[in-house]
Amino acid sequence: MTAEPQSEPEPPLASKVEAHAGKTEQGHAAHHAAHTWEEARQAAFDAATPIPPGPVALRIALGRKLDRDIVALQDMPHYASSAMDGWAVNGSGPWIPVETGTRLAPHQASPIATGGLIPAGGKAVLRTESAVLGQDDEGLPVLMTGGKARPGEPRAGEHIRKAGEEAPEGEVLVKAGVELNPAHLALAALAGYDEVQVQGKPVVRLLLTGSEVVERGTPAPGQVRDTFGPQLPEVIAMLGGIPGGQQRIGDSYTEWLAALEDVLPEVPDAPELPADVVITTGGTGRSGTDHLRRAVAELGGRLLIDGVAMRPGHPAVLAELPDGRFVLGLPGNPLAAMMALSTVGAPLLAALGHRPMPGVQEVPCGTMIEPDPGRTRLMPFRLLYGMASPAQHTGPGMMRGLAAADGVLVVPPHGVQLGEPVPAFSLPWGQPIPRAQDGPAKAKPRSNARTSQPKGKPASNGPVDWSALLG
Ligand SMILES: Nc1nc2c(c(=O)[nH]1)N[C@H]1C(S)=C(S)[C@@H](COP(=O)(O)OP(=O)(O)OC[C@H]3O[C@@H](n4cnc5c(N)ncnc54)[C@H](O)[C@@H]3O)O[C@H]1N2
Ligand code: MOO
Repeated sequence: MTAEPQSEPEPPLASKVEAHAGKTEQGHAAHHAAHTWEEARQAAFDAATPIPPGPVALRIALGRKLDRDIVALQDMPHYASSAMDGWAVNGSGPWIPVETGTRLAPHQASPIATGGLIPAGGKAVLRTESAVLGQDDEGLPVLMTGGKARPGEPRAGEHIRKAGEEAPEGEVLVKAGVELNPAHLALAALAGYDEVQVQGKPVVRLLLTGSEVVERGTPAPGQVRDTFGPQLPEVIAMLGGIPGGQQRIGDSYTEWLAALEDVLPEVPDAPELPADVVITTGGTGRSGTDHLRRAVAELGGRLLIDGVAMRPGHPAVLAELPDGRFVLGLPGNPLAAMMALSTVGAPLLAALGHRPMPGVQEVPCGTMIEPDPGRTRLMPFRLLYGMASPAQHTGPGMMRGLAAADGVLVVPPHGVQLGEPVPAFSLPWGQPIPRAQDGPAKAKPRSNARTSQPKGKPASNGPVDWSALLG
């Protein structure tokens, strides 16, 4: 853990990074230059090769793109069954009841339940409510139609679900290329599949570090409640990854090294799936307890990104280990970590998962933002009347601003003028940012200038009252 600096630390100026393998701050010459925000996104996207298709258990196939047709492995249903509780019968009544499962000769019947296998010789099913069990002249049991039976009931084949009526063997049920929904998975199960062949998707293992981090209760001074455990697995899933379990360690180098060496993901129904990405939290600083770079170097890994000229989140690290796993080092500060995840993690997971680079679009800025030479600022914002206003409570260690945000502004180093379009991205859990032309003013032509003006809305180019956004 690093101490919180008194004032905001100065990140290095933006310039191309030289990817340097095996160099750490501890004991090695420091050569460190940050990627710009745009370069970092592109570098993370370019670093990854899409994961090839493979078989996965149905339980983890939801939302995945099918790579091989799902076909009926046998007739569906694969045997003729009863659609009603009642009697399987052969020929016309009255019938002599025989035991379930025996071959039915003409004028014999046997009890059957809905879904039950039609016995050999069974030609129709007589519903319970259409059947009367009586006795013949000799006192032997005999089955007859009666009760609610319609005339002629049962017709030949009545209430029998024929084999193959949903699909004959070999018929294509779901075509390759389809994104699997829950009903597709049920259909695959119905067809007898345990696994389906789907496009690759990255398995992401979490390594949460910091001996001051506690998982329960109100933290004591010097302790901090873990903000990553409750959100990262879900956010990873939203970004197209498969959460592969999490491990917590303290601040010792040996713990770091062991955890990065031996990371066994825990994916339900897929114990053999290796991790494609390990996301670490904390330890990206350059103090004695910040071990990420040293552990990566000792494992023979290569730093692809070592700092991004942005705020917050500038110490973000992306590395590749010799076994092909990526290590994404998020700073310990909660908001900084989420901004680093959005900048580096989202493009990396998109590329590994066959998806395009996450989009950035423009939104008109509702305030003037001063220049901050050399670094991009990522500012959670709220939308009011189609304009973005930076949220409050967005210190690197805070979550309140992000929790209330509609998206994140990507403020360029030269700042933004009031009303100027500024790049922005939406949150993995949020609504897409409305496009400027989708705004109410353009989508709905005004019929009456007075009624279309919301109460308290400022005049078009006057000062804006953003008080509604506070908090
Ligand atoms: N001398 C300098 N100190 C710091 C610098 C710097 O440039 N020079 N950069 C600051 C910035 S910016 C960041 S971001 C952090 C990066 O810190 P680390 O990645 O090394 O993380 P830690 O030191 O372990 O923790 C930082 C902070 O985050 C809290 N934390 C850690 N894990 C969690 C968690 N699971 N839930 C909530 N909060 C967590 C931790 O307690 C610390 O307060 O370094 C600055 N320092
Ligand atoms: O501001 Mo640090 O970059 O807290 O991320």
